[in-house]
Order: sequence, then structure tokens, then C-alpha cells
Amino acid sequence: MEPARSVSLSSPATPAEPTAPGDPCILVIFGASGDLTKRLLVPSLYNLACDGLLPEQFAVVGIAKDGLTTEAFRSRMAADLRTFNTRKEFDPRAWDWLESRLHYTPGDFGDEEAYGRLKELVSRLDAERGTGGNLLFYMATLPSLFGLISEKLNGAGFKGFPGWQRMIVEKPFGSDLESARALNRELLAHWREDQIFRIDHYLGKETVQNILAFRFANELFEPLWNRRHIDHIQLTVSEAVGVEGRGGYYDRAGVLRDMIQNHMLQMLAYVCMEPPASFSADDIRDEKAKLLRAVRRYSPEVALSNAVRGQYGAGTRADGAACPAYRSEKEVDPGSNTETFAALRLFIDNWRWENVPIYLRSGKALWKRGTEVAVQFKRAPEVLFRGPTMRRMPSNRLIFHIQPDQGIESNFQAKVPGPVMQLQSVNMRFSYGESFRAERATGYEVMIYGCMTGDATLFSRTDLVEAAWQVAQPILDAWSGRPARDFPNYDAGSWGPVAANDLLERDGRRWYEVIDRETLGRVPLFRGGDPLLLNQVSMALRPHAVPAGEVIIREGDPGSEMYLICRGEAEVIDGEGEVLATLREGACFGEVALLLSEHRTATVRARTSCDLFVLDRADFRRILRDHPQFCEAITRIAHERYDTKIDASALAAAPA
Ligand SMILES: NC(=O)C1=CN([C@@H]2O[C@H](COP(=O)(O)OP(=O)(O)OC[C@H]3O[C@@H](n4cnc5c(N)ncnc54)[C@H](OP(=O)(O)O)[C@@H]3O)[C@@H](O)[C@H]2O)C=CC1
Ligand SMILES: O=C1O[C@H](COP(=O)(O)O)[C@@H](O)[C@H](O)[C@H]1O
Repeated sequence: MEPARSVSLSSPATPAEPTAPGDPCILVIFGASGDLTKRLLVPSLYNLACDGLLPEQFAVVGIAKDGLTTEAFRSRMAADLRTFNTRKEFDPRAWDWLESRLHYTPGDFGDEEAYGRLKELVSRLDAERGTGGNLLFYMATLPSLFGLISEKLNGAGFKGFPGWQRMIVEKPFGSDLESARALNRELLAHWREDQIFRIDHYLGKETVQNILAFRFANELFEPLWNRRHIDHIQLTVSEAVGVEGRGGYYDRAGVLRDMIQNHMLQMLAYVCMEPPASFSADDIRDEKAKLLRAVRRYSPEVALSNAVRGQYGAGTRADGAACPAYRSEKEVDPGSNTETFAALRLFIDNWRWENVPIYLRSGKALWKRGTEVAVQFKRAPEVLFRGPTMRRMPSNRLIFHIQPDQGIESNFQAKVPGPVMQLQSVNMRFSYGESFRAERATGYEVMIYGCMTGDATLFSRTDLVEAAWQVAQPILDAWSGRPARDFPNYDAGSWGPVAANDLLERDGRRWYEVIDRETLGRVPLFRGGDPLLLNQVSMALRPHAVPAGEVIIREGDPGSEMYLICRGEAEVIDGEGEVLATLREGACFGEVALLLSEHRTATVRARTSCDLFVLDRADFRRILRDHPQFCEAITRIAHERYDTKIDASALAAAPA
């Protein structure tokens, strides 16, 4: 097959050069009958085949306990590919090419005879395919078996093959600092460091890799990338799914081990590390390791005041389906103390980042799926922009959208058209989908390809893994000694526990929520709104979470904000506490006081815990003025609700 044109992140050559296929080799998958193989590995190999990135001299040998034949393995993989293929079009040529190279041998990983059979098959294929004795072992099985497999491979004489031998190791890499060190010792007893490729699939994501390109291939931001100009950084990995049948594993892990210690600290290292001497694997990994070593190690006591944990209760998922409480999930202890949400405040004690807080949060069963890195700059001097028509200027923000949308966005201030100087936040956005033609991928393609070419840039190293565990360990220790008394403390489908907001609010900051058009489209007020309106609104809204029972607005109080319910229920009550109406997801309230510039005409209280978006008076007026459709919708709602004749267009036209 013809190699396709694409670029390798770590290639020292000019990036526009076509990428050559990986080195000839035999890929041996330990755990070939398992979930990872069918869900991610075979679809990735197929994608590589479609792009011409697999060498002609190539074969795959699967091994697992399941007594499959090669023919049965091939037809199972062909059927599974129909489900897990990431590409829109199926390429039968690429699949036939790959399928003819798939082989299988059954065996228990503890059984020496199985290694004898494996060696025979590998030797035969090596001779037939001309793979030069290059062997890539993929550990797609339980981490407790990695040491055993390594030992047996050595015992069976696999080291005698003439080519290179490399090993891809799957996560989780240990369950704490001690076990990670033990696993490193076990692997290093059989392999050299440069033969071990520890996977972190977040490093395979295009937009994560793009953080390095963005920072170091552009002159624009790097001079500002330090404590003088950056106020703080937020990393969010929000998952809409719950534990999805993985309760047995997850209940022993929790989100700190499952997402933060590995994926999020790796992303953090990319965002904050110093420029590497070159784009070689070790230069990049040296800088990442230095950065992780500089992350402040808390004592367990200090960790407690810088970390928040949560566990989801029953609720409604983002797609509308009912979600059981975590403690009712299969294979989860009904009294489980495992966290499904965590938020941390970290500091990097080095010259560049002194006293810049880094906030991380991740959780399952949250209101939406979204991974973002938000870099919040310090405020510009306001001296030129003071005056009665001016509001406090928001500061610039740069956002890396990692998934599901992939892109980079920057928020800044611009003058509102008109005779007076007024400012408004606007944004510039680069979207991967609009700028590049790329097929959807699993994220594993670049890792497998990297390993085949001996490029370890996207893989973790012994020191990196241990440095990341050193950051997480005191928090794990602090939590394991103190059961969480308030679990479950957030509803499935919500924004997470309220305490996560407090973590930032006590520093005078708040989490940045990406509000996409889809979310706004669920609000009747904005349904069918033009992109300009939705964009303006999403820039202006700020999140606000309230616990059940809290009064959100009180009759008679001055009103300077209106509210949209993103999740939860609120009730309108009269002076006697009588409930007049119940407001649900998508409803708005508080608009009348803004329209009439009067005091609140009703009291609204949270019936359940609520996640709200707040729109303040100045933005509300500006949106009224710029968007007649919003003006009409809000007039209609106020009229229906309060039988009040309001001329919102007159208000919009009035001076601010
Ligand atoms: N599944 C996923 O989406 C992801 C998985 N991972 C990681 O990948 C690894 C594998 O996960 P996954 O595929 O889900 O796990 P599975 O349990 O689905 O698969 C495990 C595989 O190992 C084989 N196996 C286990 N014990 C033995 C043994 N003693 N002898 C021979 N074969 C054995 C099983 O064979 P058999 O069934 O025939 O007994 C099976 O093929 C784990 O480390 C996981 O954390 C990482 C990211 C995503
Ligand atoms: O490693 C893991 O990652 C997934 C999330 O990965 P993504 O690529 O879908 O963002 C997470 O669901 C899983 O619990 C964890 O083990």
C-alpha cells in the first residue's frame, strides 16, 4: 500500500514530509481476547493500515486463555471492527490486508508451554514476513501479570531474536507510589528503560499534543506564560458517563487514581513545563519530570484543605437516562468511600509558576462530557476604561478544548459598536475540524506507531510515573484515613459537589464552564437562536450552584441578575410560603426586575440542588439591544408569567 501523507509530532524532519510506515515487526498482544484489543487496538491497527502507516513486513499474534483458532480470532475481530471502527467509510482493502496478518495462539500466561508455542509461531512468521526479529509485546491484560509475562518471555528465549524488542505497558501503572515503584522494579528486572513504553492514552489525543505545538511553535503567548501574566490555570475532565460496568475496578481506584494522577498530571506537565532542548523523547520527558517534581507535595493535613472529593448519587444523565447512585452500581460496595469526583488546588514551586494556583477537577456522571484547559491571564490595567458606562473588565482567557470539540479559543475585550466606549468580551476560535481534514481516531494509533518507530515521546518514564504518584499520594493518604461522611454529595447529571466551587470561591475565583450551543439550545429562551446570539450569551453566562432549600432571589430585593436553570428544580413562593409554580431545567427567572428596573416581584427557592447560569444586568441589556428575537421572547415570557405589559425593546433602546 502507498503510505499516506501525515506528520509525526516528534519527527525532527520538517513536519510537511510524508510519514514513513513503522519498522517491520511482529506485534504480540497479550490479552487478545479482551476488551481493549477489540475496542481500541484492532481499530487502531486498521486506521494505521488505512493510512499506509503499517509496514509491508508486519504480523500480529494474539495470545490469551480463550481457546480460539486464528480463523475464529480473525472473524471475531472483523465483526468487532464493525462496532468499534472510528471511520465513516469502511475500507475493505485495508481490512483484508490487516486480517491476513492476524494470528492467534491460546495459552495461560503462567504456562511455559504456551510460550514455546508462541515462540514457534513468531519464528515462523518472522521468517515468512521478513520482520527482522523485531518484536513488539503489548500488555493488554492485568498489570499484575506484566512481571510474570516478562519473566516467561525471557525464560523462553525471546531475547535471542535478532531485532529490537519493545514492550507497551497498559494502565493502571500501580495503585499508589509503593506499588508503582514495585512494578517499575519488576519490569526493569527484565527490560531496559528504553524498551518499556508506558501508555497514557491522553498523550495520544491530538489536542493534547497540540499544546506543545501551540506553546513552542508560536511567539505569541510564550513570553506571557508565567506568574507575571497568568492568574491561574484550570484543567477539567468532565465525564457524562458513570462507571459503566467497571465498578469492580473503579471501586478500588477512584477518580484520583483513574484520571488525575495519570492523564491530568501529564496534561499539566505539557501546559507548564519549560521549553525542551529538542523535540526528542528524552528532552521532552526530562522537562515533564522536572515540572512534576516541582509540584508542591502536600502533607496529608494540608492536602485536605486543597482537595475536594465527591461521589454521585442517583440522578439523570445528560442524555436524559436515569443514572443509579454510584453505591448501587454493580460490583461497588454499597457503603463505598470511593470518590467519583475530585477537585484539587496545586502549586508549582518553581521560578515560572510561583504562587499561581493550578486547579484540577474530574468526575463521572457530570452534566456533560468535556475536557478543557483554561489559562486565565491577569487583568489589564483599567485606568483607561473607568467611568459610569464601564463595567469591571474581565481578563483574557485562553482555552484548549481537548474534547469533544477540539480547538483553541481566546477571549478578549473589544469595543461595542456605537458612539460611546463600552467593552464586551469576544472570542477568537480555531477549530481542528474546520482547519484540518482528519479522520476520527482512537488515540492509540499514534502510540502504536510511535512504539514501532522507537519514538518514546508520548510514553511515560519511570521517574515521571513516580513523580506523579508523589503528588497524588498525600491526598490519597489523607482521604483513606478519613471516610467521607457526606457521600453521596452530588447528583448524577449535575456539576459536581458544591464544595468544589468553594475551593475556588475562597480564592475569589470560579470554575470556567464551557457552555456550548447544544446546551444553550436546550433552553427554550434561546432555542433556534442565531449563532451570534448563542455566542454572545455563552460568553456572558456564569455558573452558580445552589443547594436544595436555598433562596435564590427574594421578593422585594433589588434585582441585578436573571437566572437559567441548567439542572434541578426551583419553586416560586409567595409571602406565606405557598408554592405558586415549579420551574424546571431550561426555565428562566429573575428577568422581570431587569426589564422593569424594579425590585424582585417573587421569591424563588431551590427545591432540589440546582445548577444555574446567571446573566447580569449589563449583559442582559446588551443582548436585548443586539437581538430583537431575544427581546421578543423575553417580553412574551414576562407577559405570560406576570400578565405585565413590558416593552423590552424600549428598554433595549434606552441609554445604559
Ligand atoms: N478496555 C478498555 O477500554 C481499556 C483497558 N485498559 C487497560 O488494558 C488492560 C486490559 O484491559 P481489558 O482488555 O479491558 O481487560 P479484559 O479483562 O477484557 O481482558 C483481559 C485479557 O487478558 C487475558 N488474560 C487474563 N489472565 C490471563 C491468563 N492468566 N492467561 C492468559 N490470558 C489471560 C484475558 O483472556 P481470557 O478472557 O481469554 O481469559 C483477556 O484476553 C488493563 O490493564 C486495562 O486497565 C486501558 C484503557 C482502556
Ligand atoms: O483512562 C480512563 O479514561 C477514560 C476517559 O477517557 P476519554 O478518552 O474518553 O476521555 C475514563 O472513562 C476511564 O474511567 C479511565 O480509566
